[in-house]
Amino acid sequence: MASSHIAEYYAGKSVLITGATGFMGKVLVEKMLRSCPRVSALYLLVRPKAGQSMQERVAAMMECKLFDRVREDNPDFHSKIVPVSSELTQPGLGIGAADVERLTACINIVFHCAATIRFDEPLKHALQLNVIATQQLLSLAQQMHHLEAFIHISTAYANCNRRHIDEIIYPPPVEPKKLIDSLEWMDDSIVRDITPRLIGDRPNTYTYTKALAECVVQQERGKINVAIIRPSIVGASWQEPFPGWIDNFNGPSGIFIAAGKGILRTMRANNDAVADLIPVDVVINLTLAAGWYTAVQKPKSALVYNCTTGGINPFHWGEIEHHVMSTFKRNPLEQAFRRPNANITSNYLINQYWILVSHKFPALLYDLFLRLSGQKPQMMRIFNRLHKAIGLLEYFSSQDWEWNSENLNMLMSQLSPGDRKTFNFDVRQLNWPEYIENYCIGTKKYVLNEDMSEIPAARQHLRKLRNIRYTFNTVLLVFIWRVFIARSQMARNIWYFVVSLCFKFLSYFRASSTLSK
Ligand SMILES: CCCCC/C=C\C/C=C\CCCCCCCC(=O)SCCNC(=O)CCNC(=O)[C@H](O)C(C)(C)COP(=O)(O)OP(=O)(O)OC[C@H]1O[C@@H](n2cnc3c(N)ncnc32)[C@H](O)[C@@H]1OP(=O)(O)O
Ligand SMILES: NC(=O)C1=CN([C@@H]2O[C@H](COP(=O)(O)OP(=O)(O)OC[C@H]3O[C@@H](n4cnc5c(N)ncnc54)[C@H](OP(=O)(O)O)[C@@H]3O)[C@@H](O)[C@H]2O)C=CC1
Repeated sequence: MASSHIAEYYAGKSVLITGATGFMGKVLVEKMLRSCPRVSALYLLVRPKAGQSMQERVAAMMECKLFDRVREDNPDFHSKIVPVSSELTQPGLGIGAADVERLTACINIVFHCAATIRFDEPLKHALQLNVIATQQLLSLAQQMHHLEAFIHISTAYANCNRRHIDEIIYPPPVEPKKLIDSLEWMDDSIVRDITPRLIGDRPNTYTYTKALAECVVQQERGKINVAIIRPSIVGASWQEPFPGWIDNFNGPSGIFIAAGKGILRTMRANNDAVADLIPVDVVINLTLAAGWYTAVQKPKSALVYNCTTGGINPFHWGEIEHHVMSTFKRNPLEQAFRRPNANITSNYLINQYWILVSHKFPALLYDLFLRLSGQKPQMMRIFNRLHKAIGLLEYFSSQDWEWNSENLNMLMSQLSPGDRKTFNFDVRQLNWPEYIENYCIGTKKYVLNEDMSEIPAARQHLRKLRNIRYTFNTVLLVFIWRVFIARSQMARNIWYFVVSLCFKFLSYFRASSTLSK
C-alpha cells in the first residue's frame, strides 16, 4: 500500500462508531479494518434486536460478504471489534457505567452514523434518536479524555427547503431545546397533529430533525473538534470493497428493484432534474479523511462537507431510468411480475392514468386470478405499499438542488497522492452508466440474494410474460371489437368489408400460386 497519512493517523487509535450495523456504518467498519489495519480498536455501540444479542448481531455482520476482502487480508480482524451495548433512545444512551468509564478513558475519535432515516417516523421518535441521542453522545464525547475529533453524519437534504446549500450550518427551524421541552409533556396524538406545522416547508420529520441535530453539534464546537458530513442520496458502492454492494431498499434501491420486477411502471419524477446519487464508498472515504483532517488540523469552526455529485459530475433521473431499464432487460430479476418497463413523468395526470392502467388494473386482475385459484390475494397490498413509498420519495426526484463543495475540494487538495487513491472521493471519475449497471446487479445479488447463473431462466420467464401479454392483448382487442360490432351498424359494415377483402386477397393468392405451378 502507498504511504498514507490517513492510515498513519488512525494507527493505534481507538474509534467509537454508532450505527455500525446500518448500511453506511458497515462500510465504515470494513474500510477502517482494510485500509487502516493498525487501528487499535473499533468500539461499536449496538443494541440487541429481533431476539439477537448485540454480540450475535456483530458476529453475523462480520460474516457478511462485505467483509470478504478484510477476511482474506487478516482472518483475525474480529479481534479489533469491541461491541458495546447501547440503546440510543435511553437515558445515558443505555450504556452501562463500566462501559462509560472504558470509553471515556480510551476513545480518540467518534463517528456518529446512527439515525432513523424513515420518512414517516413520528416526530417524537425522530427527535429522540436524531437530536437527543446526538446531544447525549456529544456530552459523552466531552468526557472523553483523549478525544481528537467527533464526526457527525448528517444529510445534504437537512436544508432541502433551500435551493442553494452552502457548507454552513443554517439557523435551525426552532431552537432544539425549546422543541424538546415542549414535546416532552405532549401526548403522541397532539404531536402528530402539530407535526405538519412544525416541519413547515420540509417534507418529513427526517430532514427536520437532521437539521436540528446539526445545530446541536454546532453548539458543542468550542469544546470538541467537530465536523459534519452531508451525503446526498447514498447508493451502492462504486469500487470498494467491490462494485455494486448494497444491502437495503432505502432511497432509489427499492424503486430500482420494483421496476426490475416489473411491478413499478410509472413514477412521478423530473427527467431533467439532477439525480444526486453518491456511492457509499465515496461517502466513507470522505468521512475518514475528514476525521483525520479535523483531528490533525483542528479547524477553528465546525467544517461542513457537502458530499454530492450534481455540481461535479451531474446525471439526471431520465438517464437513470434508461440505464436501470436497460440493465434489468439484460440481467432480469427472477420471478418478475411483468416485463420491466418503467417510465417517469413529471405530469400528475399522466402519472395517475398509468397508475390506473399499469398498476391497479393488473393488480386487480392478478388478485382475481389468485382468489379463483384458492390463494390469498396480495398484489393490491404490494401496490399500496409501493405507492406509499413513492409518495414519500417523489419530493426528492422532482426537483434540483445546488450544493457548494468548497470544503470537499479543499480536503481533496490536502491529501497525499497515496491517500487520494486509497481514500478516493473524487467523483469526477465516476462513469455513471457503468455505476448504475453495477448498482442494479448489486440489488439482484446482495439485496435479493439471486444467483447470476439463474439469468437464462429469468429471461425465459420474461419471454413467457411477453407471450401472455400478446395473447391477452389479442383477446382483448377481439372482445372490444365484437362488442363494438354488436352495437353499431357502421362497424359491422366495415368489419364485413375488411373480412371480404381478406377473403378476396386469399383466393387471389391461392389462384395465382396454382397457376404458377
Ligand atoms: C426505474 C426508474 C427509476 C427512476 C428513479 C426515479 C426516482 C428515484 C426515487 C427515489 C429517489 C429519492 C431518494 C431520496 C433520498 C433522500 C436522501 C436521504 O436522506 S436517504 C435516507 C433515505 N431514507 C429512506 O430512503 C427511507 C425511506 N423508507 C421509509 O421511510 C419506509 O421504509 C417506508 C417507505 C415509509 C415504508 O415503510 P413501511 O413501514 O410500510 O415498511 P418497512 O419500512 O417496514 O418495510 C417493509 C418491507 O418493505 C421493504 N421496503 C422498504 N422500502 C421499500 C421500497 N422503497 N420499495 C420496496 N420495498 C421496500 C422493507 O425492506 C421491508 O421488507 P421486509 O419486510 O422483507 O423486511
Ligand atoms: N442512506 C442514505 O441514503 C443516507 C443516509 N444519511 C445518514 O447516514 C447515516 C447512516 O444512514 P444509513 O446507514 O443509511 O442508515 P441505516 O438505517 O442503515 O442505519 C441506521 C443505524 O442506526 C442504528 N440505530 C437506529 N436506532 C438505534 C437505537 N435506538 N439505538 C442504537 N442504534 C440505533 C441502527 O441500528 P440497528 O441495526 O440496531 O437498527 C443502524 O445501525 C444516518 O445518519 C443518515 O441520516 C445521509 C444521507 C443519505
